Amino acid sequence: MFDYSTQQGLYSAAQTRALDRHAIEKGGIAGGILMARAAAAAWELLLQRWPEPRRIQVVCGTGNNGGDGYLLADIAHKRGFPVTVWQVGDAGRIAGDALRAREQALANGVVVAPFARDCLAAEGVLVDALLGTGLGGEVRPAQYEAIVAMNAAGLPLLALDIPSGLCADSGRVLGAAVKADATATFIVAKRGLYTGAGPACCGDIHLATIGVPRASLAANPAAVQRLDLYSLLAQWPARKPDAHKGDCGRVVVVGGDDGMGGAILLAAEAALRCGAGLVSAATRERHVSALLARCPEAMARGVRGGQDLAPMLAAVDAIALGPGLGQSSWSEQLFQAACDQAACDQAACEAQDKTLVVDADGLNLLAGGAGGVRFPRQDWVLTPHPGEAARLLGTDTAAIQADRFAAVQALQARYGGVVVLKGKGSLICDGRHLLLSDYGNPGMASGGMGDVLSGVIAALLAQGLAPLDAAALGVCLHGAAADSAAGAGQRGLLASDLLAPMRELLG
Ligand SMILES: NC(=O)C1=CN([C@@H]2O[C@H](COP(=O)(O)OP(=O)(O)OC[C@H]3O[C@@H](n4cnc5c(N)ncnc54)[C@H](OP(=O)(O)O)[C@@H]3O)[C@@H](O)[C@H]2O)[C@@H](O)CC1
Ligand SMILES: [K+]
Repeated sequence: MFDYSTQQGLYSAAQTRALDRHAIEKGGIAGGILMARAAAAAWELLLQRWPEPRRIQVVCGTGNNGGDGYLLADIAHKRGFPVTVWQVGDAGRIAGDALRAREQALANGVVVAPFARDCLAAEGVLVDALLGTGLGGEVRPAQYEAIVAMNAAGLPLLALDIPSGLCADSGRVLGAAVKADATATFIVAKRGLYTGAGPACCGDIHLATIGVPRASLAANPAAVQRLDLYSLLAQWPARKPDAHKGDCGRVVVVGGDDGMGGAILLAAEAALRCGAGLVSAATRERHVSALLARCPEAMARGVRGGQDLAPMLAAVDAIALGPGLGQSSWSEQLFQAACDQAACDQAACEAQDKTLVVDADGLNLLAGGAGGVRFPRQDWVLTPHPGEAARLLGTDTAAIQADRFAAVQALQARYGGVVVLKGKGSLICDGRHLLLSDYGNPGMASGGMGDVLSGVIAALLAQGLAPLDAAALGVCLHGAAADSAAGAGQRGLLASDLLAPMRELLG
């Protein structure tokens, strides 16, 4: 198994509060000092990004996020920039460090005025210090109005800690959220910044750790890890010099019903390009010649049903089940035969005997109860997108996207194995680890991307990686290859464009 403890930790709001408390109570750093450091770090980022702002407008709430804003305004004012603080909410509610920050700014001559409709001037840089990790529930009308106004101002926008209105835990928009160009997040990265609506709201994310003691971090370990492709690759030993194809694993890709021959081809080619020793495709007879013409390194066989498939699965390491599989009776037979053939028990799975990667119509058949396949089981990697995840959990896509972390955990608890919830900020869960990959881009919204991912994960499984590692590395590799290929443009990016960069990344 890879060691995930070195990956960047992502924190919930409650964990962040616990960390703050630890730093203040045990680390001896006063809350006001942390706030001053947060403001200084954000100011530095603002100047790096927008070196000559003609004006700075800071929209402050009544909590400590607002306190960060007051101190940033104070710094900007001292440096001679024209600054206005727009106060949202009743200033009488401001207390503690935030109140001291406000008093300091006022004493130094910062202009502070109540936020009002149309108050924002159309120049300079806007700083969002309205709501941070203390946001609870849907935003109230006054804050909603301020968020809408900030987004409508058309100004460069820097969010402090988290774009206001974004849920730090889930990445869900709580009614309305600021759409920032950049976010300066403090102490630790919050998990909601990297999945769901988070990336679209945050712009570029900059983490300022503001000197929180290591002991505070050690005492509050993160429950989610953000994956770094290169550190995973560094943990995967190089091939031995005398490797032969039998050492590199056998993959069978199963699918390609009528009209979907391309899906099975893409999965087979991806498995070959990611290093599987031998790849076979079990598909409709009519797709065989086209598949072999495009990819002669694959073996392809026409199968009429489960009885033809079973012998092909006898001596394989990984089965990618689902690319273009369809939902016909032929599809159901193949689905059942593959599920029956894979080793079902925990011990065999740990010995990496045979693992299934179930995607697309494989997941739809599973959700529909096809073949009476029983679960939970440990020998599969399920790779649903939010729509498939909704079918698997008997809910709708909006409910999945509202809390992707909860959704991936619920899927894993119900179905077992490893679950990959695809989408912006893909999540990977095996019941013990919760991992996030934020590689990838909107160019991936095109047909065939999922088929390629199935082939990639199957190839990594066949080469001996544990299911969690194969899923984690596969998802990162797939997204990073898409980022590399999108250098030529996101629109028109094809799934097959990922094959060459994936191979280069694998080295
Ligand atoms: N602690 C530290 O050491 C450090 C903390 N730091 C900073 O503090 C931030 C956390 O501060 P926090 O905990 O004060 O919460 P915060 O995000 O300002 O929100 C509270 C405000 O929101 C309001 N509000 C709540 N729900 C609402 C809703 N649904 N709709 C509308 N309003 C709602 C709530 O109003 P109330 O309900 O009280 O009327 C209250 O006014 C953190 O993100 C970071 O920026 C840094 O300086 C580093 C050191
Ligand atoms: K904010």
